[in-house]
Amino acid sequence: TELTRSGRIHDRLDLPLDYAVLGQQKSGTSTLWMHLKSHPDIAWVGKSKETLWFNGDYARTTLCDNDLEYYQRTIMYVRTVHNRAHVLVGDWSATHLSCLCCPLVFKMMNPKIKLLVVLREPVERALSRFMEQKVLDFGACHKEVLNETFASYVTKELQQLQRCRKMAARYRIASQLEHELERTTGTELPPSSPPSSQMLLQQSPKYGWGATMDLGHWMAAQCVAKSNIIGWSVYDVFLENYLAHFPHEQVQVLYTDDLAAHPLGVIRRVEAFLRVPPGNYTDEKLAVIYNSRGCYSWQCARNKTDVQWIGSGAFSSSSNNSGDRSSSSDSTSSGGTLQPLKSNRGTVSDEALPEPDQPQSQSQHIPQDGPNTQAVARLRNFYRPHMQRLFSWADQGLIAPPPASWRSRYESLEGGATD
Ligand SMILES: Nc1ncnc2c1ncn2[C@@H]1O[C@H](COP(=O)(O)OS(=O)(=O)O)[C@@H](OP(=O)(O)O)[C@H]1O
Repeated sequence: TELTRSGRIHDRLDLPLDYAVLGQQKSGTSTLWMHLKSHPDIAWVGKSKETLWFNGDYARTTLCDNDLEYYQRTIMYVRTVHNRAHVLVGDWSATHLSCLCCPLVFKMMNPKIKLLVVLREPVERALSRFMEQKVLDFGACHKEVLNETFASYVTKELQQLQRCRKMAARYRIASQLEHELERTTGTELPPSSPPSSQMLLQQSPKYGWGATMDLGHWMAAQCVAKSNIIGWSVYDVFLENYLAHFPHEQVQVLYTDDLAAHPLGVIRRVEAFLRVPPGNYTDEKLAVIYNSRGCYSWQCARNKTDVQWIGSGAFSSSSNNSGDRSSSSDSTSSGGTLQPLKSNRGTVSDEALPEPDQPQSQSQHIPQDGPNTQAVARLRNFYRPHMQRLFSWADQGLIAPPPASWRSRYESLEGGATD
């Protein structure tokens, strides 16, 4: 029996999940996990980093009704191994941010759950996933990108997204009502004036799956949820879904740029958010990056100075893509040997990945040519209105302020809305 931080006395091991790191995929969650798993009060469900329990990487249906008894037993097992009821147990599946039904899953599991999201510059994230899927022959999107250049893939995928969203727009509630009125009254209504983009920008997040989301918004959200490489960088849609279900105080947004520049600062923010005391991290450990390009495994370690950063900024300025990232600390794993949480969907796991600590060939290269520069410019235009919604939520105090460089890149109104 012990006194928990919330002041309740209990000796229960059958408590629900305390926190979830939702993703986004390719945003540095492996590095954050490797750092934080040394903290004595922080634990995670499953043997390795991700359970992929409610959503796999791509093109599979979500599994929001996946078996809970096994999941809860695994959490209980983690608490038993740690031998302390108050250890915080979290799920680190970077696929859950894009899982449309997952906010409800987590809310039903634990309405007080704490949610963490790591966001990376959207074009960089898309490039990173594209490059990874090119070389991982078991990757969920490998076949999709195998014979594509980045530029040809962007062209194809943006067309597909546009087509998908056009279809979805027919199903927005407003148009449904108008259609119904026209049908029943036999009169043609003047076209209603759509809300201005300024009005849309100032709106708080409101569309939540299973609650306030109408069919049209659901279909539009599926368009990006089904597009793992390009669509999963449309952060506002996924974040809105979570913010519609949870008070913003329960959602902590972090940024890869900050993790790169000030890893200890980001870790302290996570500790404060989870309400655990500060852990000990060494500068040496904090200078290690995991799961970077050519070193694809959640536990594959490289020193920061050896990482070839993918920077979309490289396409518009000089070809120096080492970035302006600086360093800073972590310690050893305290994970022990947890029982594996078996995934029933055959998604990527460390078992399927190359041996950790064995960087693979670094031969992938992104030519800084015209087509790639154009593809990056088109992607920025595509993401711009979505990024502006993030800025607006940051201005409303709902999420942490994004990096200044994102504002200068995406704040201007050039390019306009895409849907
Ligand atoms: N600290 C820090 N700063 C900047 N960037 C970082 C950092 N840590 C990881 N990374 C980059 O994030 C990419 C891996 O992300 P994830 O670990 O979330 O990938 S995964 O979703 O688990 O597959 C991977 O990107 P690419 O190198 O472009 O593949 C990592 O290099």
